[in-house]
Amino acid sequence: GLPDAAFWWKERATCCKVRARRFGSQRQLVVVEPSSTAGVAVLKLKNLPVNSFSLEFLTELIINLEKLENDKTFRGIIITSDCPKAFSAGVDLREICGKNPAHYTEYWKVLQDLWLRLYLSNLVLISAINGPCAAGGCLIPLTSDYRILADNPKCLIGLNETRLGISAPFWFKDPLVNIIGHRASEHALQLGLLFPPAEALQVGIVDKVVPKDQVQSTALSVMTQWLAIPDHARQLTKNMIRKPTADLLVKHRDTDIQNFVSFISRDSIQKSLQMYLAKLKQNKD
Ligand SMILES: CCCCCCCCC/C=C/C(=O)SCCNC(=O)CCNC(=O)[C@H](O)C(C)(C)COP(=O)(O)OP(=O)(O)OC[C@H]1O[C@@H](n2cnc3c(N)ncnc32)[C@H](O)[C@@H]1OP(=O)(O)O
Repeated sequence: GLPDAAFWWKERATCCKVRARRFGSQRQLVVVEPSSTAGVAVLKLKNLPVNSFSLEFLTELIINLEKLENDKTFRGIIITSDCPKAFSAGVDLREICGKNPAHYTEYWKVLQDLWLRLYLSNLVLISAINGPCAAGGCLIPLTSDYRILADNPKCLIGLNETRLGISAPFWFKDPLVNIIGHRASEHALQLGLLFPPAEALQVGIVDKVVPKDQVQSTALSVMTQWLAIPDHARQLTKNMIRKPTADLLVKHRDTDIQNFVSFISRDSIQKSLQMYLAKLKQNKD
């Protein structure tokens, strides 16, 4: 049979602690605070300037999520950004450009870990999306139970991978399909659409759009509704709905890593990524 989620978490948590010691960073990339509501933690992403997923940031994020998962005082987490420029710019392109296969392998494994931890979390996860959220950055909202987006034209959200000349992995695609449906996903994924707030709400990639200064308070009031349901019933139900999707990754992790490493190592892919990164650097306002 398949190893269960608890096994993966335990094994990977150990790897993460070893990795965290290796980075030994003084910077705190993830800040966790209790909220005004009992049982609810606020997790702030703080990898300046845009919360791109560096290996170090992913590692810190996983460790913090694991701590919260095991801390009986918490039943829910609101995930938000502490970077003025973005909720998350997704995969840090410097981690997947110009590195070696061993690095790509490690990176992809850690990204899978984050996905599994979020997607199968027993806690209620609410994304308070207070900035742009691109590609891999959507991993957090798409694995959350509820998504609130700030009503600001800069707050674009979507899986724009194809615009970089790459393709979103199946475990980004599956939650999107589960949330917005097959036809809308075909459209969104192939065209690499980044939705502004009104369209994001219409297509269903977010559940609520509110003024930026109300994102946090709305997240707390939605959380209160979710916490009114007994945990055991909600957890059983969440697991029942999500397990088939999660099992696809658990079962095909190694093949997925191999596919990623060989894909990302291609010269043509490396060239497109470098061009995209160069364009980002030029587009400064
Ligand atoms: C088989 C399986 C197949 C699998 C095949 C492979 C699958 C991979 C899946 C995942 C893919 C991804 O997530 S790919 C990543 C996709 N991400 C994006 O497209 C978002 C790109 N970023 C943006 O659009 C913008 O930066 C945005 C977030 C809106 C903020 O705009 P602003 O104008 O406020 O700020 P900027 O000046 O652009 O950004 C600030 C600095 O951060 C840098 N920066 C921004 N995004 C970055 C990023 N993702 N990685 C690195 N660096 C980034 C900029 O270059 C700037 O650097 P300096 O100039 O030095 O200051």
